[in-house]
Amino acid sequence: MTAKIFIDGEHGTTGLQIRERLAERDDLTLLSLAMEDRRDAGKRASLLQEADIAILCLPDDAAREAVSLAEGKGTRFIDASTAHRTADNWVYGFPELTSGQSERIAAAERVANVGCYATGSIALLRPLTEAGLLPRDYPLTINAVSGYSGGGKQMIAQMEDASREAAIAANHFAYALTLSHKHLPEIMMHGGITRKPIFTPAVGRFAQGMLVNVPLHLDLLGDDVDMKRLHTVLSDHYAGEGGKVEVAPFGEADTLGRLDAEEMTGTDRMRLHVFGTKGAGQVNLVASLDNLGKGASGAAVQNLDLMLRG
Ligand SMILES: NC(=O)C1=CN([C@@H]2O[C@H](COP(=O)(O)OP(=O)(O)OC[C@H]3O[C@@H](n4cnc5c(N)ncnc54)[C@H](OP(=O)(O)O)[C@@H]3O)[C@@H](O)[C@H]2O)C=CC1
Ligand SMILES: CC(=O)N[C@@H](CCC(=O)OP(=O)(O)O)C(=O)O
Repeated sequence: MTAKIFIDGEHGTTGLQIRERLAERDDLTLLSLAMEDRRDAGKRASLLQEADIAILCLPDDAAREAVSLAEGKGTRFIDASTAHRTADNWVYGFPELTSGQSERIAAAERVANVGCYATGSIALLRPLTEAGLLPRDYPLTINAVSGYSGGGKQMIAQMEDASREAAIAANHFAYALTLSHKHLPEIMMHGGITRKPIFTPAVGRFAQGMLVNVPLHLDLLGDDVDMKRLHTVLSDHYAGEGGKVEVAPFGEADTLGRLDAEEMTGTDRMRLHVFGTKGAGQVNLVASLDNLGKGASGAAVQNLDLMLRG
């Protein structure tokens, strides 16, 4: 028997990309609603209850509603929204997070998919806090740029259709200027840090791709922590089989010159870089990913595959 999957929000940006990734699979039956029925709570409830696994690609409130619509029916969930990422009874959907996380996802009833910026930030921070190299109260800054699809259907239209009243003309703009962003709670909780980072995201005029920068002063880390050690800890953490995170070779900064924010676009993988000059006392850790790949839809499919196995 094939597993029944319902993507609630299948006509949106994230949902559509998940549907495309699952379209050719013969181990799944995709339950589907017509575009015009996408907000019909009765029809959604019926498919949410019928599904073995429901993948929620909805705004936070609609994601919470979807869970309640299938209450007591045994449906397992993957929620791509922010609604449950720090909730006690949800497993955080980052298989490479720490030892045993893949197994926890595989066995879970409810999995919260990771936020796109959070994926890059936590991938860089968690191995270092876990290894005791990065003090949990380090005064972090996180600087990032995302492709505009990160803002969903609305921002895609604003960036691509200049005739709209709310069209965005800028080629690159900073936002979250009040220094509050919905990903900060999950970054702190799952990154293992206690001091709220100063997070400065931006959007560029490209559809998909993302760079997340975490610059560090080495003299604020432990005595014997240098660039090479940070690289080794990250490489060891992601060396396991089956993960979607890779660490670029040490010293790549010497030859690279520039890093393209679309480096990983079209993939479901994430690449981590350790940049700096040997002996200079500063490093810049950078995560490079597709906001809709490892940052959303690719990650949801990775979690789905684990849950189907569990
Ligand atoms: N875009 C990205 O890079 C990422 C997005 N996410 C998260 O995934 C979720 C979906 O985002 P995204 O795909 O970008 O958003 P979109 O706006 O592109 O798609 C959302 C979809 O949900 C539908 N929807 C909205 N409200 C309801 C409702 N009450 N009941 C049923 N359907 C509804 C929308 O329909 P309608 O067309 O009528 O509005 C639309 O089809 C969000 O929580 C987002 O934060 C997570 C990681 C990355
Ligand atoms: C460019 C842009 O607007 N990005 C979105 C985050 C997109 C995303 O992935 O958010 P979730 O994973 O939490 O749903 C934002 O900053 O709110």
